Amino acid sequence: MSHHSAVGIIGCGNMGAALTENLVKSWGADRIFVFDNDTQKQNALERHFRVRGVSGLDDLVDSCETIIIAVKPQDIDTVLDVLKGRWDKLVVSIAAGMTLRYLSARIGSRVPLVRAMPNLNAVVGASMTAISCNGAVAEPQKETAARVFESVGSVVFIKEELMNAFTAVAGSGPAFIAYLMDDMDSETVRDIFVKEALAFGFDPAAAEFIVDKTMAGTQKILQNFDRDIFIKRVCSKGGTTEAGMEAFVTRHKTAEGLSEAIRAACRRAGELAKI
Ligand SMILES: NC(=O)C1=CN([C@@H]2O[C@H](COP(=O)(O)OP(=O)(O)OC[C@H]3O[C@@H](n4cnc5c(N)ncnc54)[C@H](OP(=O)(O)O)[C@@H]3O)[C@@H](O)[C@H]2O)C=CC1
Ligand SMILES: O=C(O)[C@@H]1CCC=N1
Repeated sequence: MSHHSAVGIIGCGNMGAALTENLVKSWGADRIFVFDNDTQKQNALERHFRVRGVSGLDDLVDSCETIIIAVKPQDIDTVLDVLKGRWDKLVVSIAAGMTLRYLSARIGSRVPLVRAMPNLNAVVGASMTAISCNGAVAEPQKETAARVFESVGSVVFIKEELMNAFTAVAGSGPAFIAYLMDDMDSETVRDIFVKEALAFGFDPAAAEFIVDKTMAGTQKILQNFDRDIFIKRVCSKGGTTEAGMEAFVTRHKTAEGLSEAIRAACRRAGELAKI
């Protein structure tokens, strides 16, 4: 029997599946519950990783102490409705752009709420994840959130105002790194990412840590993963990475193109907050 509390993952798409695939190793399959509207995606995770499937959102919420929302920002409201007033739970949203303020307003400010941004390198235990919490999150719950994401890689706590920037650099960043891998040397790529992270307001130590972990994780996953499929999976439909990748269409694989990709991804995160 695992000593971990039960974690429920809502949404078994690119990121929900990536989290499940590696979290299962340290957390224990019997403590992970999954739900997706698309039963095929949910069933695939149940089959491959022996995690527990449930038949609806209410079932998942009742079965778990910690609930990770891994649906697209555009789909989040239905999920938030089920979590309204559930101050007995720890709610973790990984949706790009969705602010603690918005989420708290929908589910109630007393509900312990974490905004987190992992990346797809979680599949190989090499995610770089940032975490921000609302005022209702108690110290042990912060530790739980950190342990969940430490199970799939590295974790930093950041101020929420840096979350959209983090999303561009570390959430979408793996797609940009993969896209440029064969055409730009990695020192140049690193320098541009660090420069943009500093411009967003990260201090130098944090900027370098986040960029180095993101680059190392992407290099690790690409050893055994098709590059184009990987890029596609980082690109959530209508999300920050898609917006960033568009920059390369006009600016091509240049330093200027990468800077603009990172900035466009950050801008898109800001737009998603208003959907
Ligand atoms: N992809 C990535 O690298 C990263 C993504 N994220 C964030 O993770 C979230 C998910 O992104 P991603 O995995 O790419 O998206 P996907 O579309 O691949 O996965 C989301 C899944 O959630 C399902 N879904 C939609 N509504 C519900 C609902 N009410 N209940 C249960 N399941 C539902 C979707 O089904 P259907 O397709 O039928 O709508 C889909 O299977 C986004 O908010 C994104 O910002 C964060 C970090 C990195
Ligand atoms: O493209 C997106 O919107 C998500 C968030 C970060 C990576 N993928």
